[in-house]
Amino acid sequence: MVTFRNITKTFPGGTRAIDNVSLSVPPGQFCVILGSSGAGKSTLLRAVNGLTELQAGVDVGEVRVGDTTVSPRTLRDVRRRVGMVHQQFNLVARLTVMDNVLAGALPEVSLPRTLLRLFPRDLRRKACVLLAEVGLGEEHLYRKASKLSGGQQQRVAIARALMLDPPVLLADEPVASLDPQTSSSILELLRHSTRSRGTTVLCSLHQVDLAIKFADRIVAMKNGKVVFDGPPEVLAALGVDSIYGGELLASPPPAPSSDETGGNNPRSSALTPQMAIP
Ligand SMILES: Nc1ncnc2c1ncn2[C@@H]1O[C@H](COP(=O)(O)OP(=O)(O)OP(=O)(O)O)[C@@H](O)[C@H]1O
Repeated sequence: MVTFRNITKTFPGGTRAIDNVSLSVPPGQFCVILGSSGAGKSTLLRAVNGLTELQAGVDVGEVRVGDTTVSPRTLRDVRRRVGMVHQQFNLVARLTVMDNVLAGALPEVSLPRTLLRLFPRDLRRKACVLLAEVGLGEEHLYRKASKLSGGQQQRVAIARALMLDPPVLLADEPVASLDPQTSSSILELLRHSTRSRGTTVLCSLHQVDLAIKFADRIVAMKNGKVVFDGPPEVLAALGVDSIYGGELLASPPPAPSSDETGGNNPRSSALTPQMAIP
């Protein structure tokens, strides 16, 4: 479903963020891109929906979504088929939960209808179904996004990303600002999407324990290169040290409170120091 062929991405200034990466991610796979800060995870994910541009004459390689090569010419079509959820949720704070989810269908709705918020009934119904699926009932529909906890906001962001039934979902550090329990429930939701809808999910994480628990496949990156590609049980058996050496063992600051009941936590405490990639 998603193919990276010999991708090398160099940013202005000379940072080589991706160094000759080739991967093929089949339909319905929950593929975790694992790595420390600066490993190249986001750059790789963002190449799928064109947020990372491969510049002719500088960068090398090809990304394909299905049969389509990602390029400025195909970007509109590609973005309809590739949903995305972000670390900071990226909701519109002043809008309701319902309107945020409906915003996921904007490419299908005319401008006048969008301006007047006249979304067709079938889209409204779909938004409700998706919200129920991510665990947000009717009592949440007309709450402002700014009033939700971080975990609830990420649930809304997932529902929004699924509005157009994209075959591919990118999740860029979706649990980095959530507490451990909420992180697990969000990753469970993403995995559920691969099982119930056949969505191909590419999810960047730096928590080894969560990657091992939820992924079908782990692609570990270091300095822009793939240093491991295989099933979680193989990584668990090898031990993450065998891949990253001793350089990865600092834990981020602890999260101050449980996220499903409180506000946004600045950082996850999901990691045991032995399992953390900083
Ligand atoms: N727009 C940019 N301009 C220049 N350098 C960039 C840009 N975006 C990323 N980089 C560099 O590319 C490298 C890979 O960054 P990237 O964000 O892909 O890493 P990451 O693994 O996602 O890290 P993190 O977990 O911190 O988000 C880093 O060295 C980063 O500083």
